Amino acid sequence: MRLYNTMTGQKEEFMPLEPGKVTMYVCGPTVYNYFHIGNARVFIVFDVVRRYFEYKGYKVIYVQNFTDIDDKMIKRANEENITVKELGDRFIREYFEDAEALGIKRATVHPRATENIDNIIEFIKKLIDKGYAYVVDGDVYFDVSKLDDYGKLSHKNIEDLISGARVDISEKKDDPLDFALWKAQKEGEPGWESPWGVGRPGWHIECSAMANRYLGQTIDIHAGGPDLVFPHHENEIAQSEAANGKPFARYWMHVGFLNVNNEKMSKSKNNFFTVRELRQRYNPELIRFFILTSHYRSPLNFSLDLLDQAKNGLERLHNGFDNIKFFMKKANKNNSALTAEEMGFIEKIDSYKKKFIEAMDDDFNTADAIAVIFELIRDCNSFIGEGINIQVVEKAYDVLSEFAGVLGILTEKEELLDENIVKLIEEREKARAEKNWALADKIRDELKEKGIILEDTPSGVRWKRA
Ligand SMILES: Nc1ncnc2c1ncn2[C@@H]1O[C@H](COP(=O)(O)OP(=O)(O)OP(=O)(O)O)[C@@H](O)[C@H]1O
Ligand SMILES: [Zn+2]
Repeated sequence: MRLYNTMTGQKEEFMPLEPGKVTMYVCGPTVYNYFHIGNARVFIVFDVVRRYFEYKGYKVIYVQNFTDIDDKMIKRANEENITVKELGDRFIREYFEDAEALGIKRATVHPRATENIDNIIEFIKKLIDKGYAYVVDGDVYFDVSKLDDYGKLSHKNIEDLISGARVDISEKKDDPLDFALWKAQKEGEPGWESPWGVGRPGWHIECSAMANRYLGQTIDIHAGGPDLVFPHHENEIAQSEAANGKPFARYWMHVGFLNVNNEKMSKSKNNFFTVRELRQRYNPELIRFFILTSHYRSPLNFSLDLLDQAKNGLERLHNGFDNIKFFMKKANKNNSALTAEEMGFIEKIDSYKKKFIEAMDDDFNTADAIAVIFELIRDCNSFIGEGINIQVVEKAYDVLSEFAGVLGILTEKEELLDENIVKLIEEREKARAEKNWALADKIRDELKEKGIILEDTPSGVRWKRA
């Protein structure tokens, strides 16, 4: 398997620290609002990365944090007249509701910053003890000048960074590049006891401390959105490598921006669609499918029109898959030998499986993987029909189910067609064979009422859901 590593700027062969096991840390949402579809891109893409590793037989330990204390949290809680904790509790609940609808599996651990304060304080102490951090009036800052490889992830050089850095006048740091590990409490802010007085953690330190706690000093994959490369991930590397003296993450993965009119979708620009509001008009599976139809590192333009345009494709996949399920019931089960064509078709299915795996092995190319599913469905639609050997249909069904499981799509209709409906379809076909058109039509109408639409094709009857 090869994946693109932001650190080296190249696709590299994936080699986990421990054979058979993958440790992953993904920077999760700041829980002051519903998440938007730009944020969703991160959660969906790395959910697929995780599913694919699992499909390949790896044991994956997946950590996605909740940032539940920062300026935005405090501001919103004050506006709503609730505590920061209440705000966090609420939007963590909302996160899980939307994530579940999008088919995003729960992480192995979803740690909250505020539930790791002791662990964060320990981490900061270690940095101070080792001379990488200093205290000023209850704030603690990381001393970037102590590192000679700062900027290595974002490929920035220190001089450029210094000239570009802006310093907030409330900060008392020695150097513009230094960043806060601990912030002394201000009026109207929540705070926790620490050796430096009451305060709260900075943003970057929470991820270093939680990755360390749940995954160890060196992790396999660290991931997030593109805006996190600098400064967030750069600072995480500084903290973790200074504290532990070991490489922090072996691979850094970043999704491309999800844009609206070529501009980053962002809460601050007010050009965002939350998943919650999109769910009122669209099936969440369509959102997931839309995101996965492009390569995760490419910029992806979003509009409602584009989402609408993706509908047809997803529907085609559903109908194709449903037909295969239908023919599982109708296939030839008398254990007869496969015909030469049937054997050929089984080989073809295997070749599609190979192509799917090749696409996913090549830096998780879900766009190509989905194209393979379209080809497979198209071929199945024309090959699989009445009287085909059950082994062929089962093979198609199994391979498609594997693909669907990796991408987390086509899963909501997993149940096979209701027995009653299958019976009705069979009765109608019998009626047609006996030229009893009145009965055949009556059954067709009855099925329509149940939401099943029949279509008579040369290779037999097909059905789809209305
Ligand atoms: N438009 C976008 N495209 C891709 N990823 C994004 C986009 N916006 C945010 N992300 C990512 O979503 C994840 C969740 O981050 P978080 O909740 O902190 O959002 P955020 O960066 O505050 O969003 P916003 O910029 O809208 O305020 C992060 O990994 C972040 O990089
Ligand atoms: Zn982080």
